[in-house]
Amino acid sequence: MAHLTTLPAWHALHAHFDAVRDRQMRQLFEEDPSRAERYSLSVGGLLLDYSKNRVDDETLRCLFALAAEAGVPARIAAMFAGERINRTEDRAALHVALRNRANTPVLQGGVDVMPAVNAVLDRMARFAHAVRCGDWLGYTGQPVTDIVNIGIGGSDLGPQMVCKALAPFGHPRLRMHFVSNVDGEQLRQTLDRVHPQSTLFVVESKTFTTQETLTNALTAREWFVARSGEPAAVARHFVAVSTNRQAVAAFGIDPDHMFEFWDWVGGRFSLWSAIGLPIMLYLGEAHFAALLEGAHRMDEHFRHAPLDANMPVILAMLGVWYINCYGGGSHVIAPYDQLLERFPAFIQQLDMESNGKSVTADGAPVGVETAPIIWGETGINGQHAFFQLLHQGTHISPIDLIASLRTRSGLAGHHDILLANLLAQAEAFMRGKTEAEARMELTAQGLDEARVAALLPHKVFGGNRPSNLLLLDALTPHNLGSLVALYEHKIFVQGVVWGVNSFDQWGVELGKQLARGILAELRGEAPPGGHDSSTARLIRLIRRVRGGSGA
Ligand SMILES: O=P(O)(O)OC[C@H]1O[C@](O)(CO)[C@@H](O)[C@@H]1O
Repeated sequence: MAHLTTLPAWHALHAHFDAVRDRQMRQLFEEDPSRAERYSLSVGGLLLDYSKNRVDDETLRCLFALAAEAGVPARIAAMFAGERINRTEDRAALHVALRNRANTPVLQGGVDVMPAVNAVLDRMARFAHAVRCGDWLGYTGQPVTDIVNIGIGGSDLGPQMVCKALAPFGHPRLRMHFVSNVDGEQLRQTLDRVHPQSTLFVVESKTFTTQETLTNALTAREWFVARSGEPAAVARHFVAVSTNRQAVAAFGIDPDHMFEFWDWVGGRFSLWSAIGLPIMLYLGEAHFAALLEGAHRMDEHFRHAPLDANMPVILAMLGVWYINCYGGGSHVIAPYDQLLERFPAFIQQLDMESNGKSVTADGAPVGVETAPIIWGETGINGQHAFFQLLHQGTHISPIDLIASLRTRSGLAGHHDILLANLLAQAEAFMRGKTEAEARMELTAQGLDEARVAALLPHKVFGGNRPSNLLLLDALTPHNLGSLVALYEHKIFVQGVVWGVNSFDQWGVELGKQLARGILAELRGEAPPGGHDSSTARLIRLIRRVRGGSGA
């Protein structure tokens, strides 16, 4: 594939950018009364309004031409066809097969994966049903009341985000807990809240080699055996989700109590697989199926819609516009929905672990900016914390404002306030406040001219700050499935444009490798060596304070 910067569409885009970079969105809205209608799109229960971006028809034409020249349609087809597009790991990226509700064959090495996908879904459903209806009993004959998920990264963030988002659909007897941090504080606090006789531990790890997860799982098992006095009961209280059957058996969980998935499912794309077991336990089979169906709805749209009417492609190319033309290296995720509290953290891993790369899939320097820094918080809390920077700071940071049109809280008055704030922020980001408008306001307050002049620079809002509005009919399993798939595909498209492999994550390895050596040194099992003077000094300090015991 030709390097991005050699493509004619790349040059056309930058030539266009030079001509329009200072265009004001206010003016674009004034010039075109149909702008909001033309720059909006619905897929199932999701509406995207992208009219408050610094783009016009020509910008979009240039962006879609770039997507076409970068080979986006062919790469979409390759992903759905199960080609080994994750080249550095020599694997397919087939999370779309996990929610292929049409059940059409998806081939891997000549074998259709769908029978295996469906078989695992069936096993998950049988197990979830037994736990939910109280047939699955603990060692004293009690039904499960607490489920503790032990996993990290993709084996934590997806299930946790979905369980929190869809809590109104959760089983009333089940309390969900998520332990990811190897800091013993999180596990200790969780174990303090649960009882061994009615707790089910779900140990989730694609590789089953992740130090944090295995450490937490071992400690949980020790706690369980010490409290219950029933080592044999581990089988009824611990299940595993992994691709690594041998490691699960070596850990001491019966492979009969393991739910499997496959190396062609990336960790951050895995909530649709058996990694979604906590979701199915909490929400039940039908809601889990609706989640998959919502994702499948977005998959079908992504696969078949033309580039210029394709929601993930539109979001991706708007991102490329800001990152590669305006140099905006940050992107905010702001859900106006308490239930989506963990959504920014989930998208952070999805995006930054996928596209935080500086070489192309061929190993050549990528030469352009890639993944933005993803950050965020529930929108309404963000307003009272960091929105100051978004409105008047020196960075340009596009923001996705996400909300549901209907609430389940039963407090409609609260929801009105939430939505009013959402719309107000989007309008404020776009319009800003001119000097003339600010002057008029200050004068109307009866301030003298000296005070007006002193305050004026602080009261002006430059505006012209981009936002996307994503509105869900309601936060249902189906719509959440569509929303997550939307971001997965957006990120994939950006990866294709930049020429990076969105499905590997070699950048996490160096720290893990060094930590193994340092751990042995901290515990006094190996002499400190080969470090820079700062690291060596700190190892000595920690050993001195803790007596070199690791205690
Ligand atoms: O599911 P596993 O194998 O324990 O990995 C957990 C997470 O760790 C990572 O490999 C990063 O270290 C993520 O990609 C992954 O989601």
